[in-house]
Amino acid sequence: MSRAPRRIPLVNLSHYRSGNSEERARFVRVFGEALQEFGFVSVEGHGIEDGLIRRTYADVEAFFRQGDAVKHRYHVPEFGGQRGYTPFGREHAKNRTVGDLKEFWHVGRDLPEGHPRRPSTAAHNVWPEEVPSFRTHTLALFNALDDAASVMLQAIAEYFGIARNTFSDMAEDGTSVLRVIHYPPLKDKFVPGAVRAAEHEDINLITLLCEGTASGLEILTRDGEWIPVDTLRGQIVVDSGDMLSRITNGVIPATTHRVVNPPSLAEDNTRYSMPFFVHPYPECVLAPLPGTVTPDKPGEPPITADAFLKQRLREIGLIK
Ligand SMILES: O=C(O)CCC(=O)C(=O)O
Ligand SMILES: [Fe+2]
Repeated sequence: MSRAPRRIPLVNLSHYRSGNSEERARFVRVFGEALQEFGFVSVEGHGIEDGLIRRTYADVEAFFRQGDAVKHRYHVPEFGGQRGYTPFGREHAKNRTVGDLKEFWHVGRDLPEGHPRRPSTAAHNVWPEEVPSFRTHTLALFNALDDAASVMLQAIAEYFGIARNTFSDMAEDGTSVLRVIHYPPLKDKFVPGAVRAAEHEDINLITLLCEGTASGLEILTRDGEWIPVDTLRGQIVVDSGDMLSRITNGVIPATTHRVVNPPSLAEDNTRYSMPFFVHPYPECVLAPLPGTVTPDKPGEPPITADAFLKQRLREIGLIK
């Protein structure tokens, strides 16, 4: 029996952005097939400046180095973890009760009051005064990832042969969030039975993962085998989430992934990563694309992105 390759495909986004029609068509095919087969794909030529990623990581590290008393000042429980700081061990994967061995911070999109796509929740960004450049850098990275994501969503729509703006319109002014994660050394922090990020599927349309600062990310292939995914410098790892899977009636899967603990708990092995979760606007209806529906596979009933998100945030312990 043939086994799936142990490496996810690599594509170059500049071939889609500025290539000739042949290069664009090839990108659409390889990118779409990679998502369909693995739910994961590596992307280079994404246009996100390396220096911006470095500057953001420097600020993220400076923030997480602060003591718990400082960090907890930025935890706002009524924002349901959608903005600011979420303490160590708070989030757990769906169907698990033990929290993940991580702490994180969310930067979101703050739309002006009265904007038709503004969510009904009052959550808004908060900023750590201890790291003055955190705001500028994380917002610049948010915007750069948002632009790249929009282009990738256009390529996915082309793969399905539908209007190119179908998915990018859903994400325009959507509730996307940049999550900056700190996985501390496990010497003093280890909780038996817990892992850095327990196996899960992402909730959203697609996720763009800037390279992590250490290994540990793994995906579950269709053959039921866990394979490591390296997020190399200059590459962004893209994966598809449950919302895209729902809209494509399972054609593009939301692949299970996890972040494993380092081999030795004694070493000083910190890890940072920065996933950007691309979400639709709250009232966007998630319904299966007509071309993917068959009598045996009618698809899931339509649901708004907001209702779907709230259901999942409850399941992972971020809202009650
Ligand atoms: O830290 C990573 O590399 C992945 C994190 C992740 O899968 C998530 O936060 O959903
Ligand atoms: Fe994830």
